[in-house]
Order: sequence, then C-alpha cells, then structure tokens
Amino acid sequence: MPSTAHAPSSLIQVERVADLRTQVRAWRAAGERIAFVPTMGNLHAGHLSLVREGRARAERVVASIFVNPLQFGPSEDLDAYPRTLDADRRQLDATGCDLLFTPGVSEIYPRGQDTQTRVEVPGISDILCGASRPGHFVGVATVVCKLLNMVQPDVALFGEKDFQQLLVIRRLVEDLALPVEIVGVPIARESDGLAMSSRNGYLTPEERGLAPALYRVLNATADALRAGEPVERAEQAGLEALAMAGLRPDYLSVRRAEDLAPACAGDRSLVILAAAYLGRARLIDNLRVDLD
Ligand SMILES: Nc1ncnc2c1ncn2[C@@H]1O[C@H](COP(=O)(O)OP(=O)(O)OP(=O)(O)O)[C@@H](O)[C@H]1O
Ligand SMILES: CC(C)(CO)[C@@H](O)C(=O)[O-]
Ligand code: BAL
Repeated sequence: MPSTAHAPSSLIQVERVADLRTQVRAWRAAGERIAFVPTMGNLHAGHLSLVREGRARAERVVASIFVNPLQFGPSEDLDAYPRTLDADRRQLDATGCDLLFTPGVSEIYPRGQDTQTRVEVPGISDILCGASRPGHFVGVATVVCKLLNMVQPDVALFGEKDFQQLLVIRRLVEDLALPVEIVGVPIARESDGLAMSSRNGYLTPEERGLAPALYRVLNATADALRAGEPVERAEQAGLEALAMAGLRPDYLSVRRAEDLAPACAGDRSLVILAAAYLGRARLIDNLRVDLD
C-alpha cells in the first residue's frame, strides 16, 4: 500500500433521530460514556477543542451540525450562514469524533417551527445578546433541549465564547433536571487575539485587520477595573475605544460572572462581555476578571 494512503474514515453520519438512538444505545450497552458537541457547522479550531475535551471525558463523541432557524431573527443571516459539510466531516473525523448528527429542519421540527413547544429561560435570556436578538435564546434553549433529549449524552460541551448561552444552558439543565453534565470550554483565539468564530468569515481583509480591537478593548477594560476604575466609567471608556477602533458597539458590560447580574461594588468575580458590528459581522467576545 502506498505510504500516502489515508486511514479509512471511521466517522458515522446519521440524519435521523432513530438511527442516532440505535447507535448510541449500542455504545451504552457496551458500557461507554457519550460526550456531545452541538454546533452550527463551518468548523474551526474552537469547535475542535470542544471535540477534544469530549474525547477526554467519554469513550464516544457525538457532534451535531444544525443551523437552527428558530434562533435567527427575521433580518439575520440564516440563509447566508456558511455551510461547509464536507470540510467539517473531514475535520471531525481527524479529531476523533465518532458520530455526526446532521438532521434536516423537518427532523428537528416535524410539526413546523411555529407550532413547536418552546423552552424559555426567563431573565438571563432577555439581557445583553438577548436584548439585541429578541427570541434568540428561546430558539437556542429549545433546540439544545431537543438535541440533549435526542442524543442523551453523559456530558455536553459548550464554548465560553458564547458565555451568556452557556449560562442559559446551565440554567435550563438545572431547572428541567436534565441528567447531563454541562462543561464550558475556554475561548480559542487567533494569534492576534480575535476569538475564532464562523462569522469572522464575513469580514473583508480590512475589517479583519480591525477586528482584534474587540479583545484589546476587553483587556484594557479589565486593566481599568483592576486599577480601581468604577464600573460605569470603565464601560464607557470601553465603548468609546471600540468606536474609535472602527467597530460599532452593540454593548460592552461588566457583569457578575455567576449570573450576569450588573456588577456592584464588592463583586469580585466578574466578566466583561461585548458585542460589536463590523461590516456584515456581529462579533462577540468576553473576558473573565477576578479582582483579588
Ligand atoms: N472560539 C471559540 N472557542 C471555543 N468555543 C467556541 C468558539 N467558537 C465557537 N465555539 C463554540 O462552539 C459551539 C458551536 O458554536 P457555533 O457553531 O455557533 O460556532 P461559532 O463559530 O460561534 O459561530 P457563530 O459565528 O455563528 O457564533 C458553541 O458551544 C460555541 O460556543
Ligand atoms: C448551541 C447551538 C449549536 C444551538 O443551535 C448554537 O447556538 C451554537 O452553535 O452556539
Ligand atoms: N454561536 C451562537 C449561535 C448564534 O449566534 O446564533
């Protein structure tokens, strides 16, 4: 055999819940634990770090690719969202993912998405990204709840880049007593600090040059807080710095890391969250700050 031969693919791909369940049941019967990584595809190193973390925690890793229409607003990028299934499959295979679930919309919403039972996590869904994207977290909570019920994993992995989403999902799992461990995975960044994101692909070369300002401003805001700057002043300076760097800030907010309540004097465990528009992209990022 030529030395350049590739190892045969061991990635199983299924589109139907029934096939997913048959395979997962067989693994369970063999005493194997299941890790689950839900995604919307167009995979990058951030997604693959979730798969690797899954491998470290379970014998089998299931990933899903589903661009969930229920979490997109009417004027958002559902149709333009990048779909790169062949490349995604190759990356998952090379990273040791065992099964890829690629349901169609009718497999997830057989009755149509408008008449689908919905899952709402009140309060935390209505602030920050939820305020700018009304209904977004109902869409996320609904599809994540369904996917968890379909896969029935022992552990599910989510990126800390979507920090608010992670907290919404933790709350959902706690409130509905779902028997799954939720693990947050640190943000994977480009060498210039920009958080990896599928939507970075929307940036022109010039915008891509401006984008790392988001992470730089988060770091400058963290420095200001550590130096004793009052929260409101640090937030205002951060918003101004984003605009000066050529981004259009949506929000920059210092919150309590535990529950995203507004930070008050005396709170020590904080997170700075920001969202900003740049060309066709809406970028998000966040940075934890522990004052002590
Ligand atoms: N840079 C990253 N580091 C760690 N995890 C990430 C990163 N980017 C995305 N993830 C995680 O991967 C999972 C799937 O995310 P998704 O498919 O929406 O990717 P994305 O790159 O965040 O896309 P988008 O640009 O739409 O936000 C989520 O749990 C998300 O938090
Ligand atoms: C968790 C998720 C896969 C639900 O559609 C999505 O919001 C994402 O990719 O972060
Ligand atoms: N990564 C979050 C999915 C979304 O923006 O819709």
